[in-house]
Amino acid sequence: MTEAIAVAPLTTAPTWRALSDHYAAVKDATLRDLFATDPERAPRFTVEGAGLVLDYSKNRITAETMALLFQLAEERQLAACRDAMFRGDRINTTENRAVLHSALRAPADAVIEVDGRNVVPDVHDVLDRMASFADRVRAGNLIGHTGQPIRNVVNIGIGGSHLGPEMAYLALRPYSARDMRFRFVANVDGAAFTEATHDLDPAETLFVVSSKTFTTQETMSNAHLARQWLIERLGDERAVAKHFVAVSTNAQKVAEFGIDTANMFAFWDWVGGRYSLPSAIGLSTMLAVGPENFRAMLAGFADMDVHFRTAPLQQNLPVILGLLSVWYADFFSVATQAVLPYAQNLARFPAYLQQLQMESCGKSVDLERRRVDFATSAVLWGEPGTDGQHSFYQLLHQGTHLVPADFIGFLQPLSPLAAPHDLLMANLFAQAEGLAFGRTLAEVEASGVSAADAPFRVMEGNRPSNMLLADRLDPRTLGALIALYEHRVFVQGAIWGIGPFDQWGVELGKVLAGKIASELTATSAPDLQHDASTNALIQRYRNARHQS
Ligand SMILES: O=P(O)(O)OC[C@H]1O[C@](O)(CO)[C@@H](O)[C@@H]1O
Repeated sequence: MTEAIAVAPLTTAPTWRALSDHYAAVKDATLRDLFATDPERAPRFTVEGAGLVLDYSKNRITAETMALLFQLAEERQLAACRDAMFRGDRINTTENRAVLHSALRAPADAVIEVDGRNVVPDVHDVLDRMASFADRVRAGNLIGHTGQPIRNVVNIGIGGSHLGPEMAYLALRPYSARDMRFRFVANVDGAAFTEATHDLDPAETLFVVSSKTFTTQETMSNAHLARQWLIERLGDERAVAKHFVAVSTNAQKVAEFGIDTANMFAFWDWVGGRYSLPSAIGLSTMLAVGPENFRAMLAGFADMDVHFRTAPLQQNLPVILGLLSVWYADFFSVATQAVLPYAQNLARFPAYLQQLQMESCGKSVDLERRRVDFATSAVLWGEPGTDGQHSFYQLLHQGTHLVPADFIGFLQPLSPLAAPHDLLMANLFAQAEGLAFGRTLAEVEASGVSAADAPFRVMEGNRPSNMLLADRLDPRTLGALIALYEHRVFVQGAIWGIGPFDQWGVELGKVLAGKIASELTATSAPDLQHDASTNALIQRYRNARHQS
């Protein structure tokens, strides 16, 4: 099946109109009042699944809001769209592909077919190969060109071939081989490669070149730098065979680069780049945390897949979070959404989610090729707490923008230094409370602040947030958390009727950069045909380049 499920333009949907009317009626309701008039509000708006607890009671919603949003989900055939994805239908219609990241974490006895072929055995074959390779490396049994064991791993990739591996490695660092070093190179800026390798011994270093296409400019540039770095230092081209492995869908390009395809870990075109962490793209993560922990992470992904497939809409975490994102983007016109993990190890989680959310839902044409007349993805951003409290939270509390936030916390500390955990969690709960309920003028004055100073200290409150809690940041929980956000993206895409699995918007920049690169380096003055600004910038760079 290659067709997306056709749905009417979103803004003509009957429930959309009902939601517009409802928004007008509830937009000025305050969380103070909503909590005061409903003692059951917190349990009413708390759900659990796949080891995660979601308290969404501090949102600008009523029971009727949620009923309407669930009705909208029915009207947009969310369940049918979801089932089509899990079944392997070619729901990525703009690239004519199935969307089966869920197959990457399916149990070995599952049957998921693409074009009549069960892909699950292929998935498990690659996983098993990854595991035996990881065991070998971690045990010090992968020997480099000069006879020394490999102790450093450098992942070279960008976008989905970088953000997931780096984020997951940092998240699970306490589970990693502490006697090895793991580095991640993405930016085409040579500084990224230099900083990642300046203190590494090439004789002990393995490069994992991760690229779905094996054509991405940045990754190919960095892979060539790595090759040169290694050969210069070890003095022998043959060293490449022992110090490079590839992760890709493109065996031909891997071979052309000079990596033996016996040293390649495959994945498939039905895995989108930003959904590829649970595929072989996660090899560097597996090398760090070991096969058992990696499989535990996959089990967490699978837990959330099952929850998303089977929980009723009203109890379904990704559905609720996705619908709330739609509610804020389209009715409150919010432009940005924050993700604020109270866990230092999740420092790169917001960056990971940025690609997941914005490359997926940053679209303005629906699957019926209509320009949409409503807002799609908000800009997603964030930093770990408590760091962010001392930079941008000021704006969250008192700025003019409404920024719905996802708070993420863990009941148990990950660090052996458990003492500060109470303080960390106190800050987490305090921020959500402060944003929701603020401080009125009367309360400020009652605290002894003068009438002249009081207005500066008023917090309007009514700033919405979700609270996600889990027991502990372990591999399984991380998998569930990532899958939660993957499926939240899917829900938004289904409601908006857009295709969340392509990224054509990234292409123009690549094409233009290719043209400009040749103009920057041309030996004779090129005939610049850009706009006046771009021509002048190119000329300025050429002048500087030729002077140096
Ligand atoms: O894995 P590849 O093919 O090198 O692509 C890297 C990234 O580039 C993009 O295609 C566009 O930025 C992403 O979707 C992808 O994750």
